Amino acid sequence: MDLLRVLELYSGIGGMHYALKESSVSAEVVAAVDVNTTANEIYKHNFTNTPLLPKTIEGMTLQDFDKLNFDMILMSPPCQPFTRIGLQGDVTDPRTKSFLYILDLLPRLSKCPQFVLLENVKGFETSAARDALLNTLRQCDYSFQEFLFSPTHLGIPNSRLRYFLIARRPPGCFSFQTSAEIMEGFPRPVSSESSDNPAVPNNHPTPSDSESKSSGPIIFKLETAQELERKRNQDSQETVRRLQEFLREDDDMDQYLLPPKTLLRYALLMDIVQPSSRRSVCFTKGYGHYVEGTGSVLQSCVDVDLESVFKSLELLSDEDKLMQLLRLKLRYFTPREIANLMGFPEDFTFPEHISVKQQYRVLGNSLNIHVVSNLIQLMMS
Ligand SMILES: C[S@@+](CC[C@H](N)C(=O)[O-])C[C@H]1O[C@@H](n2cnc3c(N)ncnc32)[C@H](O)[C@@H]1O
Repeated sequence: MDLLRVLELYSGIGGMHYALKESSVSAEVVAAVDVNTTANEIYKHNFTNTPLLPKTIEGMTLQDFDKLNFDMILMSPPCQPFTRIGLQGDVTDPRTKSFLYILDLLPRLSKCPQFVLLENVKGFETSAARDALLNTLRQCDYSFQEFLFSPTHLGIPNSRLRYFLIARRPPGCFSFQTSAEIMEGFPRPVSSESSDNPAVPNNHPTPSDSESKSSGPIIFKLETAQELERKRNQDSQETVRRLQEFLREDDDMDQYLLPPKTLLRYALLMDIVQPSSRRSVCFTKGYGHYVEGTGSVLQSCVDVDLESVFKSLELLSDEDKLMQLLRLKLRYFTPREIANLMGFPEDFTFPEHISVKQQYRVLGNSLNIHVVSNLIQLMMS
């Protein structure tokens, strides 16, 4: 059988390529396109034989695309125009330009690819860019399904709620009943459907991905009873694996310990987890640099009770505060540990000169490989 020809747009460090490999679909990436020099270096280091085009997507002509003669597009366009914390420039944001360019090209290709998979942030589903995407797909005769999905749905102790769309056009059709609703679980195959609701309830109970603060009296560490209860609930979900399965200590672990200045300034705002926890918050590109909202930190000294450290911390002098906090031995997750949580295989490595900060940055921009691999299989089954 001929290999399926895949075009990987916004390829970054190759999350889509790894997902394709994991899906076991007989395919080859005929071109990967990205403008980021660091990401491209890492991509090339791991996929030496894949043609990598270090250019902007809008710098490629219709003829360039036609020559690649691809059957599938895998893409994760820049998400800043759609994030809740961003300005939500949507289609007016210059970073959406290349995506709109792809939508303009798609109907004009001499051969429309049979499959399209897109990943973006939660928030994309309410954007004008998404409306433009659906219009183009309809115009080109695609069937499609949208999803909001987090690795926690697959039993992975990391929240990374993302929007996904899978699309396919004839010949062939999806093996499940599509729905106009955004699915939050995997659909069941058409043959085993027994109700009007095509989406299968998640195999794994889903710890909430909402990290939003709730109101109410603070119990400790600026957290309310409701927030503490939510975290305890997440930790009791036995179908979700424990973080310790993903931890991998480096030779030089001291570099990951949180420095005193950071501890004193941000201790109350950090999301702290233990190796036995079954949860962690989404790791973003600012991890290891900014503390608030960029990812969880790990309490490596587990004999110390977290609550006892935080209970009356505010009443202490800075010196005593620091003494208390240091007992927890709080550290950042290493890039390898984050890569493990995101499903990168053992053979994925960084070139030696790529700094830890750069590693966090590119990983924060990437995606969960197991989630995408499952969606590729679903799209093609
Ligand atoms: C969300 S990240 C995708 C990450 C990728 N899926 C991965 O696994 O690393 C978006 C990527 O798009 C690239 N990018 C942004 N605008 C681009 C453009 N106009 N042309 C080509 N690449 C672009 C960025 O450099 C970045 O690597």
